Amino acid sequence: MSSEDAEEPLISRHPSPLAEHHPDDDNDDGQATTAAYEDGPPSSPTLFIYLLTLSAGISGLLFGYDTGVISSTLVSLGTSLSARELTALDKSIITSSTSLFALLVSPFSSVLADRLGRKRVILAADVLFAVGALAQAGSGTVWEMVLGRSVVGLAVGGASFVVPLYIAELAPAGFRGRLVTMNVIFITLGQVVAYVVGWALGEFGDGEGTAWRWMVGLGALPAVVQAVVMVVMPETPRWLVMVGRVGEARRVVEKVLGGKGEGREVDATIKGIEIEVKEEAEGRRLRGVRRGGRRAGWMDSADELFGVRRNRRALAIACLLQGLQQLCGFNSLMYFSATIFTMLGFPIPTLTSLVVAVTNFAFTLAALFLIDRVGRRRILLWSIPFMVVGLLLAAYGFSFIRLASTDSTKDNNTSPTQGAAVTILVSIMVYVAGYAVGLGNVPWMQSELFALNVRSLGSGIATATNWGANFVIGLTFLLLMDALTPSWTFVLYAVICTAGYGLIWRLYPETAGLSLEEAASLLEDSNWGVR
Ligand SMILES: O[C@H]1[C@H](O)[C@@H](O)[C@H](O)[C@@H](O)[C@H]1O
Repeated sequence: MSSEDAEEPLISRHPSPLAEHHPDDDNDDGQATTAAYEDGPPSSPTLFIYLLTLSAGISGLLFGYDTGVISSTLVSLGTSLSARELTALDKSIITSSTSLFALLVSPFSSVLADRLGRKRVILAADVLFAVGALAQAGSGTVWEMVLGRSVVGLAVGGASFVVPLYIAELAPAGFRGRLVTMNVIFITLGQVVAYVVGWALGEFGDGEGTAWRWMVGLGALPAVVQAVVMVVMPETPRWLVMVGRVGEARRVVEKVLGGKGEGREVDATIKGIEIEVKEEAEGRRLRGVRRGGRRAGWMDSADELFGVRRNRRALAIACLLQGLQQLCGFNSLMYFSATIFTMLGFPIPTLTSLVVAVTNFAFTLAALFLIDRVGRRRILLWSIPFMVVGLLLAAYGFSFIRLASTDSTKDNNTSPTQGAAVTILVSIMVYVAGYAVGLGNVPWMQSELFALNVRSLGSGIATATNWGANFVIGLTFLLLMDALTPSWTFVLYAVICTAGYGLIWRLYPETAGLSLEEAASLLEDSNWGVR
């Protein structure tokens, strides 16, 4: 869900200071600064912006639906696939194939978005979402299911990169942060919808073992709706300027400004975009000249990312946050909560597991209001302790229960006590709430850490870290539950959260309320700007 410019202001009502900006004002990396866009009071987004966000947000909804639906699907599959019970490894591969393919496609997303435009990539993702959903619905073997999940992974990987880019390139500067958080809200809402559908179809479905086909197949529906809406939506002005279609870019800017855009304001905005696009090209050319006339490629970006101290630090922080967002174990619950609550003996596990998705959604909404006020660093340092407490309490609860194997082919007699099961449920809610207000959101604000000339590569690597860690968690959770016991698995996640807390405390400076330049210069400090 990151993007090279996810925080890059392009449609601003106050772009004029950049009109005076000259490439020579750039720092020695040829890097243009964009703080000038941050000035001025934020104006309210127009209806058009809301509509754009909504239409693009359906991708978030799909992302959430496809990652959330696996929880109920796994407990409904029975012997439908390959005519046998699923092993823990089958379930792990079915689940994690989506993140693996999202990881594989992520390096290509930015290239495709620049070549084809943001809109076409979103449309292509819709086609893949629909094809993947139908392929899953029609699957008869474990490997056919894995194939369908992998196709959906390609869609999730592409959409999660391009949609925030699309939103950011159309959003007024003062609202960018909130609109990027909106995308996470759509994701978590999609997960709630998936859980509700999973529960409803499991409970009231035809009972002939086909409910899961509807669960996964329904993912095709929003994809079709979005494709239809996107056809009439515009490209972003920034991409249009990049490919020389300035006239069209003007018309989009006029629409974004809601008809209020006087010619002068539209002119200034287009001029600002043109200057920025030119500066980027100039920066690339200069870096090429410095390197003996070669055109600067991603290797040069890599040189700058790893060679310049503050860029290296930005990357370290972005990867730390993204890695921690996944390695803290949250998605183990998102993917396997119905499996866990089945083992705990809850009568309707898909209904019980709804608390995970609903708590996540509700506290993500709270984060929307809190993040800019409290600050990124502070919200993380306040929320992670709740996660640790929740995990340790859950581990304690699990220690009273002799749990069955997560492997459906083995003997599955559990002996849960009601008190322990309720303790686990409550502690999971505390953990999920802590996750949603902090780690679930803050890592996606990654692009504000990076200087413009390394933002694309830096955000790409951080996003790949997210998918890589997500894959590891999806693949290993059930196997760890069996190998280590549930208690020790949850203790392991608590240890990871604690270590992450220490690293954030030591390395992640507060960037809320700072301009991009001030945030970047903090990272030059020998204390990483945290003191
Ligand atoms: O920010 C999102 C959100 O927290 C989702 O609930 C989670 O499933 C994703 O992995 C994460 O990236």
